[in-house]
Amino acid sequence: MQTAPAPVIVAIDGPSGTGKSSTSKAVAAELGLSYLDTGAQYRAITWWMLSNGIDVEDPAAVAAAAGKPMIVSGTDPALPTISVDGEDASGPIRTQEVTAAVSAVSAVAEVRARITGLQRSIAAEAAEGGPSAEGKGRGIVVEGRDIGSTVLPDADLKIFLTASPEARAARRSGELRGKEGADLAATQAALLKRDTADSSRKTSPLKKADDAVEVDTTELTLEQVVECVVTLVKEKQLAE
Ligand SMILES: Nc1ncnc2c1ncn2[C@@H]1O[C@H](COP(=O)(O)OP(=O)(O)OP(=O)(O)O)[C@@H](O)[C@H]1O
Ligand SMILES: Nc1ccn([C@H]2C[C@H](O)[C@@H](COP(=O)(O)O)O2)c(=O)n1
Repeated sequence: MQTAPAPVIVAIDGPSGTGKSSTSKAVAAELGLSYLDTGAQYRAITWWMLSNGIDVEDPAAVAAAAGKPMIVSGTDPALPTISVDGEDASGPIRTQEVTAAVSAVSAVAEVRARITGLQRSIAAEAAEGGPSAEGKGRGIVVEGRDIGSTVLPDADLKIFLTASPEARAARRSGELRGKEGADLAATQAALLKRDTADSSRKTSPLKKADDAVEVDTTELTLEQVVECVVTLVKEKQLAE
């Protein structure tokens, strides 16, 4: 009789626009795993700060408010959700205003401690088949900037996605076409600025874990990246 593979925890990190969300969702859907977008959680707390008149450039004010909003993430890769104090935040967290403020908010140690705790409990539930685990105990794909290096250092598989700034800007501009922020040069400058802020902060910066597998997606289609990651997960499961 065939036994079900042991739950697997996959960490996918990398700079903006390298394909973390698209890849993670597709891998989780194909393997029947849960999916967690940790960037959405940092965006959600940033949106709450902006909506509640907190000065996001004042780390002490952000730190004092970090424990207040209740953030809930739905982990079904077919329909990931994010709410703040019971309100659907999936639209507002993608505005330019939130994108411009999220690096400052996510650099505050109290914010990171709060969100990291949330991420660890969601990952543990997904691996144990707890009540909120849509992946029914098979495991989870968690994507972000510091998942392999800090949040889940014991993840079964760590992937670090990269791509050239030009490829990343072209992907983002294609997404934003006709909307505010669609200019290619401006898009590239904005994402490099965010990468610099995210990799240079003191607490838990954007970083490749020593034991992560680096995948340069510049010349790869999304389907090729997904196939590569799915193969790596299956190899891990077979080796267990
Ligand atoms: N290998 C690829 N080839 C071409 N386009 C891609 C590839 N991977 C992702 N994309 C596209 O690039 C855009 C950005 O992808 P995605 O949102 O998954 O990146 P991300 O790393 O999660 O970004 P961020 O960190 O800013 O949230 C999307 O429009 C997506 O469809
Ligand atoms: N693990 C994470 C995930 C995200 N962030 C911060 C830094 C990003 O600029 C921002 C938004 O993430 P995105 O939606 O672009 O993936 O959130 C982080 O610090 N740590």
